[in-house]
Amino acid sequence: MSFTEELRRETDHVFQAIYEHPFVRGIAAGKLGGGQLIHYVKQDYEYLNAYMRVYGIAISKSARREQIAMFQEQIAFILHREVQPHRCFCAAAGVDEELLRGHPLAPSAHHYIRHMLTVAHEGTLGEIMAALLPCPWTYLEIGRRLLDEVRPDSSHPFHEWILFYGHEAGDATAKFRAMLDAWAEEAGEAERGRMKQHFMHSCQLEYLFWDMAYKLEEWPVSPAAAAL
Ligand SMILES: Cc1ncc(CN)c(N)n1
Repeated sequence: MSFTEELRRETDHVFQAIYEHPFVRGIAAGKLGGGQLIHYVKQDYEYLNAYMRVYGIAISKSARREQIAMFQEQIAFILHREVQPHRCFCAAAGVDEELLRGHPLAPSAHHYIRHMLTVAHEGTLGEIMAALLPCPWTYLEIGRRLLDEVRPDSSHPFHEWILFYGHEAGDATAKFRAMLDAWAEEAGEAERGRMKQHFMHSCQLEYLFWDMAYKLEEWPVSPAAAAL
């Protein structure tokens, strides 16, 4: 069994919980509140900005050109392609996407971003890959399973979102997995242990991110209270 197969097997319960999360069920049913969609897009815009910064740090730790090229391609993918799923949610919520940029992070988005940045600054390239992999992998599985379960046509409000992740997250997942498996072959026991920890932590944070959007999570004490 490869290292990433092992990771996938040990986090199966988290992948399953994500698929059963009410936000993902809402995508399947085509029923989510406008506020939930807007909260998701506001937070995800900032999340993806941070994700690209982590790629930048990964590039600074890359010894080989193929690694640099892979990270650079993934940055281009986020900038030019991954705007589509946000547009799909914004269309369903009836809001202009540009109004959803530059908002403060909610606690769970903050937690997830800090986790990735800490690993990026302190870890090896293998550890960074392990912390990043649940992002494309969990969405690929959500997309593929929804394609199968819902078989959405163009009348489904989240048809484009499902198609996008069902098809387009496959490439990044396959490349990340190949790179991580190769890295794990060379890594020692202690580093493999840290890689596993980071992967599991990111899977849990993927769940929390959905939960944050579904529950419209905010900081417990409103920042506006300080101004009163
Ligand atoms: C939080 C989160 N995780 C994953 C993805 C898919 N790239 C995303 N857009 N946002």
